[in-house]
Amino acid sequence: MLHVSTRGEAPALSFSDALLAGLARDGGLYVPKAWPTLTAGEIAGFSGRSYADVAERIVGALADGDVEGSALSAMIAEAYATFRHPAVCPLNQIGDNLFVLELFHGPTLAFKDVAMQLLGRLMDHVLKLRGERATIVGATSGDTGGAAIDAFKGLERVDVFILYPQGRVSDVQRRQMTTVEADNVHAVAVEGTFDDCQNLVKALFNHHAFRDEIGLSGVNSINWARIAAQVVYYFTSAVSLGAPGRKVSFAVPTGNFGDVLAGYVAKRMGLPVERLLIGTNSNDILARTLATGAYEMKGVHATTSPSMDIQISSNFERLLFEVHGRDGAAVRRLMQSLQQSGRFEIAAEPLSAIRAEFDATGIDEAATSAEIGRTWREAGYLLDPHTAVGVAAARGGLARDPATPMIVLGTAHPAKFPAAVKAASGVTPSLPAHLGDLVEREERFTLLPNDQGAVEAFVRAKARAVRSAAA
Ligand SMILES: Cc1ncc(COP(=O)(O)O)c(C=O)c1O
Ligand SMILES: N[C@@H](CCOP(=O)(O)O)C(=O)O
Repeated sequence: MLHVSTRGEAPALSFSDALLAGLARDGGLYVPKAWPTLTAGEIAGFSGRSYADVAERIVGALADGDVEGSALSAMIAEAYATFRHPAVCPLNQIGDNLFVLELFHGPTLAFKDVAMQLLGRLMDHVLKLRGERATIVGATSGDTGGAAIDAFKGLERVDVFILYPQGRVSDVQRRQMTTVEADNVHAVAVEGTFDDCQNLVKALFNHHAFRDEIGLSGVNSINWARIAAQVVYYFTSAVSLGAPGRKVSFAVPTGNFGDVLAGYVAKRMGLPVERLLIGTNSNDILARTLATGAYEMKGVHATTSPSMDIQISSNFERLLFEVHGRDGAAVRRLMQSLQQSGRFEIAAEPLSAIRAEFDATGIDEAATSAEIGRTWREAGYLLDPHTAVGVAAARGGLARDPATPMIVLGTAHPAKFPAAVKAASGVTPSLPAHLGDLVEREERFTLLPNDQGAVEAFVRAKARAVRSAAA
């Protein structure tokens, strides 16, 4: 199956080509030309199957034969063997019809591991088959960077550069990026916000000469394969609560809109989902957009859920493409307006199509902290601040529809954010044993200005150094 760009002006690509391309050459994001669908019988058949089995079916349907079946099975088995829980992504009940889907049992304690452990293996596999190398440049507000570094460290065919906003990630998140000893990994602190880092990455992709020279690839959720891998846990969790015979709703702490978009994709593939709830922190651009129809940037605030301190919510573009009837020209107009004036307006029809599937709630800092305290007192369950945003949004959804089970995506382990968790609950969460000595490990990083030329010069120099050392 081919993949098309949301801006309609880039060549259509296979799954493997889209995997290596990252961002489309017209600045858009790749999506499959058509959504594969599963029958209710097939979905029911997932009951009692392992996470890896379901992943084989879902990722297999999305890759549509482009990755050889036995190789895909082996990569999936290896990727999910790195998780510390036998269920990979277990469900935990914390209230009446209220569940947390724990996505943080992977190596770096964040939901990013679920996709990234597979992405690393997929990219390595495709590059080996083609005899090619790639240079990955990614942006992180805290979790993507650590997960990517863990998944790609030591791979011979890939150099990885992760841009993070200096001083705006938690200590644990920073150390997970800066203490890994591998020559192909480079942690880069940027003097700016996450949006600046993400803009730099997109600018590098849009500089075609540079992109081709270094074989640029991406690991952010602009890369379609990231979303494809995240669709799986919507199926496993819904089926464990009775789908397809029973509908469920999902509440998703949201920043770059990748995780909640994966829920939308699951629904398009046939999973009976009632509502998708977007929970934002005080960087509430998506909640304002759903309320007013105007996507309007107002400046980013630092919060206790730093991974969601985002204003340019990249994957929203994929949803805009769908609700505009897959009209690339319409998406281009909206994105041009965003670039020129920091805002765009969604017309009545596409807006009502969005509202037909999604609700959105902004949860401020006080409510986030109150939710951590409440869930600890009432359920004896410790939430990280991002998941707490999701739980607080979920309670609103349950008040409107108490009969439908609500699954909150638990996106990070509380020990990644000990200060906020302790302040809210009085409990200091501890890191799992494999990260017990994280604070003693030596840090290595490079500080760069928020400047495309400086980043390109650094990447060019380091990527070449690694290549010539490997040659
Ligand atoms: C812990 C955590 N929760 C939620 C999010 C938001 O996810 P998304 O950017 O896919 O909306 C992120 C960052 O992506 C995160 O790291
Ligand atoms: N919250 C993310 C930001 C990047 O999002 P991505 O899903 O597009 O990689 C992070 O923690 O880095």
